Amino acid sequence: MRLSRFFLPILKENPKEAEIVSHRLMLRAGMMRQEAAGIYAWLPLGFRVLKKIEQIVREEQDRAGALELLMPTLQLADLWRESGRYDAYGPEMLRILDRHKRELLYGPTNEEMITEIFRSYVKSYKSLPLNLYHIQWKFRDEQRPRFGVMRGREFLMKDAYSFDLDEAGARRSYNKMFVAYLRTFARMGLKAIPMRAETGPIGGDLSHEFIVLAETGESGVFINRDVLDLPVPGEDVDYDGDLTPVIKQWTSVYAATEDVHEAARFEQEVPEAKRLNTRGIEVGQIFYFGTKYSDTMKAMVAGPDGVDVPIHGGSYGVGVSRLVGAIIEACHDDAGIKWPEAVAPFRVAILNLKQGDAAVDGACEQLYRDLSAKGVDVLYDDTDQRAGAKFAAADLIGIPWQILVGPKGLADGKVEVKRRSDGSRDNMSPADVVAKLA
Ligand SMILES: Nc1ncnc2c1ncn2[C@@H]1O[C@H](COS(=O)(=O)NC(=O)[C@@H](N)CS)[C@@H](O)[C@H]1O
Repeated sequence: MRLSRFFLPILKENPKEAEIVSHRLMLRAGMMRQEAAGIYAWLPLGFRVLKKIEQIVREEQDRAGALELLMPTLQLADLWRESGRYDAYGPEMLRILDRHKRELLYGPTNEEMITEIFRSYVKSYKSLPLNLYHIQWKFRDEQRPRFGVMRGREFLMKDAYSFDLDEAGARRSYNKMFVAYLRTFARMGLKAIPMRAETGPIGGDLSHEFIVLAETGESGVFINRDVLDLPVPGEDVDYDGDLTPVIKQWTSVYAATEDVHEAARFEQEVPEAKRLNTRGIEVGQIFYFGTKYSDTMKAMVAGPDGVDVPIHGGSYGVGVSRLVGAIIEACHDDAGIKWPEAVAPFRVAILNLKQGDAAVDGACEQLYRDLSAKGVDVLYDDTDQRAGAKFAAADLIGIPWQILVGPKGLADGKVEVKRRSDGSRDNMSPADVVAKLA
């Protein structure tokens, strides 16, 4: 992509409404624009990151055996009356009347709808286990939307729903999602810690929140630091095997959100030097809620003995749009964002430090062609800004690799390669750069 032809409205100043660094940097880096309280337009740079995060989530859901579909954002109010959540959900629910005065709502979550889909087709335990998921926009009329995409009103969520014959089966489904979440967040360069949590409006009695440690996080957390060094299962993990050893390993080290924290146990179990009380960002939450929805909505299957029983369910959410902010909170410095390569909007930025100089222009065009030909996502800053402005922009938007092309270096057949994450620099020939980064 040539920057001269891209759409990247970088802001010079820090927007005053931004209270936390991710909100500030997303606005300054031209990644998004607020259209209404808690409602954002995703501009090209931000949208590229959102899609990369979405794709990692999708790949790990698929690896765990979940099946992707897409449910609508609008739902019938009557569906929620069946489960009894229509009134219980409260003012966070955006209720809508259509032209025929039919009562609809903008879905804050989809337990009711997926249960309706399931019960319409599945009648036998032989079709189980089943895990259906989608990646869809949600609306929650948060009383105080804030911190940019961290607490939005319209936000992108991956929500998966599992169906099993009994609790034992549902726990196996739960464990698969637990492992899939460990892998998902690790692939984004995050340490997301699974913590016991309250179940709230979703219901049930078993839930874990996956929390990324960050000073600006809304959740207070108490952990044994050892949990930060536990191994994440590899991509060869056997989802049809016994996952309980992994679950046990990750749940036997103390990690709890403040609303389920047990101070006495914490002091007793965790050596002083390993105790960490900080804050964190909830990037995902998983729930086992048994027959909460299948009872009220009559989602039954015939068991092995032929008798109809309500299925045991669970739901599993990831805050896809929240993750864009969470990753910035975890990966930034004073100059701007430091994208982990797996989610970066572009992998390489080529900075032409003397636009109009034939040798420099030529070398940049050649690098742009060679890297693009090898499938590398390149942003070529071919604008006529001063070099200093180009350095600042590249650092702000956080592209992992910068290739600085200037007349002096070129005279020696060299260009400078800067790694954004640690600031390290290296001089090498353009050919070596292509070999290194392709
Ligand atoms: N207002 C919000 N803005 C941005 N992300 C949010 C918001 N509310 C929730 N999320 C994200 O969505 C994830 C799942 O939301 S949830 O309420 O915990 N779970 C559910 O809704 C379940 N139905 C999961 S299928 C959260 O872990 C969080 O990362």
